[in-house]
Amino acid sequence: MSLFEHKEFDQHEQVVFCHDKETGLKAIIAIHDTTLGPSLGGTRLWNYASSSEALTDVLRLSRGMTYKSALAGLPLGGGKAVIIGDAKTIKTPELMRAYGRFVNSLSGRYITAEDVNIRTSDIAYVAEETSYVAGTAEKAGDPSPQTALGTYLGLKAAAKHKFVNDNLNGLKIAVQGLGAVGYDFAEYCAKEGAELFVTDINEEACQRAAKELNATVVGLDEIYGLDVDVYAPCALGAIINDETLKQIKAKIIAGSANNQLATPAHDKIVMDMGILYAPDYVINAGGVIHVCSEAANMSREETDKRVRDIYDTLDQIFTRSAAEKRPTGEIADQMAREVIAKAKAAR
Ligand SMILES: NC(=O)c1ccc[n+]([C@@H]2O[C@H](COP(=O)([O-])OP(=O)(O)OC[C@H]3O[C@@H](n4cnc5c(N)ncnc54)[C@H](O)[C@@H]3O)[C@@H](O)[C@H]2O)c1
Repeated sequence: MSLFEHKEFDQHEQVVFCHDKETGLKAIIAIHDTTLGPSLGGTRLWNYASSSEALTDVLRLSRGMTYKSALAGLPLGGGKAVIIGDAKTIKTPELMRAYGRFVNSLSGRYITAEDVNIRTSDIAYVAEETSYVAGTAEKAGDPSPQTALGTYLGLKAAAKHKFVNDNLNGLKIAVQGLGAVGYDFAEYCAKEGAELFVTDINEEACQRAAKELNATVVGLDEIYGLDVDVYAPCALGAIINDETLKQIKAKIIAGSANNQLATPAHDKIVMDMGILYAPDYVINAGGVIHVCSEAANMSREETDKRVRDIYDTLDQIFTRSAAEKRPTGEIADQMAREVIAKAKAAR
């Protein structure tokens, strides 16, 4: 397994392979870039088929965190960690504490938080061994409300570019996923007069949206092909793919889900179809901004401002994408690299 030649290596500053014999912990911590501040990113627990698969994932995700924090204007770099194993069997307090000791050994170059299969209760064991944790239940708490607000504001920026203005009144919006983020996002849109079409595997959430938000509930696979203005993916990743794009009629794709593009090539395919795509890591940055408020001691006012800035950042991305005729995701990545380069030059 090569590292420096790895296709996702992309100038990572540090990659740490962690092994603890007693607990069976196998983890990789990847620190992509600390130009803007200490690296921050969640820890994912996943049953990877091989350690190379885990390495590919952690490298890709940590670079993503560098770009996300840079465009969110945060004093943070990008990092991520993966623990390899089956969440049902390997997760013990001892394993999480052993992992916490590895995080601590990096002396703050990497700050961890929750991610897939790692809950605040698991992070509490990590926090027994290190102070380099964020997003704990006692401090910042649930980031979802800020993610929902940022996603709503991001959609308004997209509406400004694609339609007459940024008012959502009268727009038809298909919301996929009514969880912690999706429901609040749908509520913001409904309050502004949008007509909602919703789906979720959780029937109760659908019924609640029908009752409280006057939403029309549709089937799980029906959500893509609706004759709507906006498709808002707030559940699954890789949802912008060849199959869904055959069905999507919406002119805007703007939602909170992570890793929406099935492949990087779908960025351009979407643009060529005349659909305006709000890059996922820009529109859903409310969560990391919220977590940063804890890690970087940001005031409430500053945190709120950064979430509201998501509108302006997307506005710039859409303007530049139209002027340069380049996909929005590509523009976002470039803008993030420019933020870092500027900070490096100012050192
Ligand atoms: N919570 C945050 O602050 C945050 C921040 C950034 C990104 N995100 C991303 O936003 C998305 C939603 O996050 P969340 O915190 O609301 O998660 P959540 O688990 O609370 O909600 C996800 C919802 O999607 C539903 N769902 C699952 N499979 C579905 C399917 N096939 N079709 C329709 N609905 C389905 C679930 O039933 C659930 O209601 C995720 O992709 C997450 O990674 C969340």
